Amino acid sequence: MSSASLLPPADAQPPVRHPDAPAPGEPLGAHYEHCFGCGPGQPHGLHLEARAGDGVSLTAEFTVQPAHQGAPGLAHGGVLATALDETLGSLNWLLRTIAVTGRLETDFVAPVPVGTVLHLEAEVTAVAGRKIYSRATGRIGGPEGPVAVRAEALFIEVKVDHFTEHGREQEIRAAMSDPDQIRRSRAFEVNP
Ligand SMILES: CCCCCCCCCCCCCCCC(=O)SCCNC(=O)CCNC(=O)[C@H](O)C(C)(C)COP(=O)(O)OP(=O)(O)OC[C@H]1O[C@@H](n2cnc3c(N)ncnc32)[C@H](O)[C@@H]1OP(=O)(O)O
Repeated sequence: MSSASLLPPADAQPPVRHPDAPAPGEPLGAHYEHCFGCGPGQPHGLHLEARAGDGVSLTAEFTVQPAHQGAPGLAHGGVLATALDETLGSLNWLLRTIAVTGRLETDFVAPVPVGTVLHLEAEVTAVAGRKIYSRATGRIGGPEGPVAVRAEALFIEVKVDHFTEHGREQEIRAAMSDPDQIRRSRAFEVNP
């Protein structure tokens, strides 16, 4: 059961898919090359690949690697929470909103062995001002397999200043001089 702060308030609205959001089935790509969740430039990262779904929903896959172990042969719970966080965060592409995780509540339902493909699906359930409510599940053994993990989250919309003010200067400078990063950031309607 989720905590009270993850229940949308009475004046919350259904989410609205942005007209320029990627079409259902289209890959979303990485939002930042060095992101631990989705970046291709992170050797031990999750390399999570998400595709747009209908409405404000998506699917994603993540293959558990030996570098992601907690117990022998089993995925670390924090890594599984990262996969859920990344999947939920990717939903904001479909809203064209920049947002960060404020709260993430995770249920670990079944152990996930190394080598497993975690099939994730996520949707935004409601939006109230800057607050975006969402939920996700991760299944094993196939997209219709048993649920191994699930999460509910609250993301908070932020301005690009959130990153430029708080991020370490060398990475911010590199990101701002990388045309690919600028292109990806524009997908969020960010003008760094
Ligand atoms: C060159 C650069 C390119 C950049 C290109 C960017 C690309 C896009 C990258 C995206 C990346 C995603 C990656 C994966 C997702 C992460 O992992 S994001 C990283 C993890 N998250 C963080 O680091 C966030 C850290 N926290 C914070 O910075 C601040 O607490 C926050 C979340 C921005 C909120 O602070 P704030 O803006 O001052 O907002 P605040 O007024 O406190 O709260 C607003 C509302 O939210 C509620 N709220 C806030 N926090 C919570 C909470 N924890 N629980 C419950 N309610 C809460 C408040 O109660 C308030 O509610 P109302 O009063 O409006 O009803």
